Amino acid sequence: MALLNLRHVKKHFFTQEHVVEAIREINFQVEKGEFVSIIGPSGCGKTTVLSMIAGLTSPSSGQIELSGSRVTEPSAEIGYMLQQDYLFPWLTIGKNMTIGLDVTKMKTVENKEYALDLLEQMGLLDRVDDMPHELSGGMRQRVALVRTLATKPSLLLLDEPFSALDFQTKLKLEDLIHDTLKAQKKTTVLVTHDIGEAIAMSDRVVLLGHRPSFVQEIFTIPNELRELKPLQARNHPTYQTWFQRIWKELESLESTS
Ligand SMILES: Nc1ncnc2c1ncn2[C@@H]1O[C@H](COP(=O)(O)OP(=O)(O)OP(=O)(O)O)[C@@H](O)[C@H]1O
Repeated sequence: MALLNLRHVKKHFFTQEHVVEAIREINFQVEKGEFVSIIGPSGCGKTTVLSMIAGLTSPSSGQIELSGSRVTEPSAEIGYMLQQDYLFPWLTIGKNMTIGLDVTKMKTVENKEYALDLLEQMGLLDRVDDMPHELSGGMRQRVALVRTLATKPSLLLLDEPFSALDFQTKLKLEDLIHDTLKAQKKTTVLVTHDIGEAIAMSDRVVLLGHRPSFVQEIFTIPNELRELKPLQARNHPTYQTWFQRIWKELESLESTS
């Protein structure tokens, strides 16, 4: 059984004047341990899909299931990380990283040690007593990831987590996060505008059509790229072929919108 299952998911937004049909119908599954990216034209509904998976907003119809149970509200089972780090400026890195453990009443000695281990993996153990403003954007995103993983969610949702960073920091972070998530066999869904990032980090890439969106195509990334770190994958000859293929598909969607 797939860990995550989206079946006949539709979404309308009701504003005071009109109804916006955001998602016509979406069906896809994510297997345990898989890394799946969602890409598509601007405004096609990528964030809406992620918010529904997170239980922050409900589908108008259809079902989203995690481990066979219907997702109806946010839970510690699902970690959600955004473009902005949302670290609390008045709390130290150590306090920020365990805030999820506090809120979910999971702050055991073992879980605190696990969070510290993660912080060490992110190369930031010596910054545990620093305040967020003392860290760079890339460091802050690493802390945000530690905070998200600290509650040991079975599913990790990433919404453009690297898009506010400079290109070099983004590439380094892609490698670090890819390695961390692979080592933990963490099931992940990433929303990104960056086709290259999707190819370099994912097992599969879901391409959504323009609003009201639907699954246009699902690409399975070949093993020769999946076995590599994202930066190495970006330099592999096969990468360019896949980039062109997905780019053309996205271009054809943009031209019909
Ligand atoms: N709360 C809301 N009320 C009304 N319309 C909404 C609401 N949230 C999203 N929409 C509309 O639904 C569509 C999908 O929005 P969404 O943010 O999910 O797209 P996206 O693919 O993530 O966009 P982008 O690529 O620009 O980040 C857009 O047309 C948006 O205007």
